[in-house]
Amino acid sequence: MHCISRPLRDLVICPNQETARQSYVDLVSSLSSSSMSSSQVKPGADRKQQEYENLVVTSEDGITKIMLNRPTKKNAINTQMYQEIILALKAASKDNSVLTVLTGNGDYYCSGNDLTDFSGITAGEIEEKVKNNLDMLRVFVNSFIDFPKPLIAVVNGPAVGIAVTILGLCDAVYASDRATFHTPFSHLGLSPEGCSSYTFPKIMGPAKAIEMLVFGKKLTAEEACARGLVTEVFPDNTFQKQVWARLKAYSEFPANSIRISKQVIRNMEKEKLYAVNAEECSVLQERLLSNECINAAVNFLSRKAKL
Ligand SMILES: CCCCC/C=C/CC(=O)SCCNC(=O)CCNC(=O)[C@H](O)C(C)(C)COP(=O)(O)OP(=O)(O)OC[C@H]1O[C@@H](n2cnc3c(N)ncnc32)[C@H](O)[C@@H]1OP(=O)(O)O
Repeated sequence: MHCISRPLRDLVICPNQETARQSYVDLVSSLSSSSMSSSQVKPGADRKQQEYENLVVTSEDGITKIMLNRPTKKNAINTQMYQEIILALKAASKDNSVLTVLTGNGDYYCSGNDLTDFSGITAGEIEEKVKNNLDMLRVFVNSFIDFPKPLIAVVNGPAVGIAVTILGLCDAVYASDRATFHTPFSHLGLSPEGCSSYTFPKIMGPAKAIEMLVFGKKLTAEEACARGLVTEVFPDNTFQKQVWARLKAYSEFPANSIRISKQVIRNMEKEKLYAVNAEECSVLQERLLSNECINAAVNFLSRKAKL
């Protein structure tokens, strides 16, 4: 037999209008209290977070903030930081927060992949190291594709390489007017990653995407906003205040509705994005072993070149 809850049953069969109204109120409040326990947070109730070596992760007022924390290296992402971001996203996907924010500590948002990652290994070890790193990169990018609630980038300063491409998988990008957006892949003998070979042409059209991803044009925050990569630009001196006030207001929206709406918009593309990610990683694996890329890394390490 089909079973309906008592308030709903009363609502359906009750002849008395007053009782029906009361039953409706009971039903709504029983639903809202169960959704509160699974996906909303009481302000200030969820500050404790796991310790990471390269990240500072905090949760407050329904927002989990994942802050890249290698400011003396311009927040370059090394192997350990990739793994920590994967873990932090996994934890944030299950916590009580409504929104998750990625940002950087210091004057940079992030200078991209750590170019010293391949130093100190022998020629015999390089192929295996590259393969392992690319397996990790695929998991890293998939954790953005799979992230179930709104993921917002608060771009506090310049962003380079993978820190830029991954923005195409974020749900909103707020940038300081001091931020710049640079994907110097050809300069480094590399190729696009983070699903940017698919998301960037969709966001800005193929010609503008190629200007960034192939010819390495560095964009100002205003230019990135005009191309649709950035949602909104704020003056640097009021950036933090304005953005966090905005996010706090958004975090008060009904959590389930926000999460479900994000999923309705994003889920349709998931299979395509997994395939794009796998293809980009396979191409990048070859690129990382190329002389063009090895020479660029050697030049950076020997201080002969920076961007
Ligand atoms: C996981 C598998 C592989 C995935 C491969 C994907 C790659 C995609 C990418 O991300 S490509 C982009 C790579 N990034 C760069 O090319 C940036 C390199 N850095 C620079 O050009 C400059 O450092 C700068 C323009 C970002 C900043 O210049 P500035 O003069 O302001 O500061 P410094 O150069 O003195 O930097 C301070 C210290 O930070 C170190 N550092 C900066 N970026 C990186 C980096 N990407 N990797 C490693 N280290 C970086 C820099 O070396 C300085 O360190 P030091 O004080 O010890 O000398």
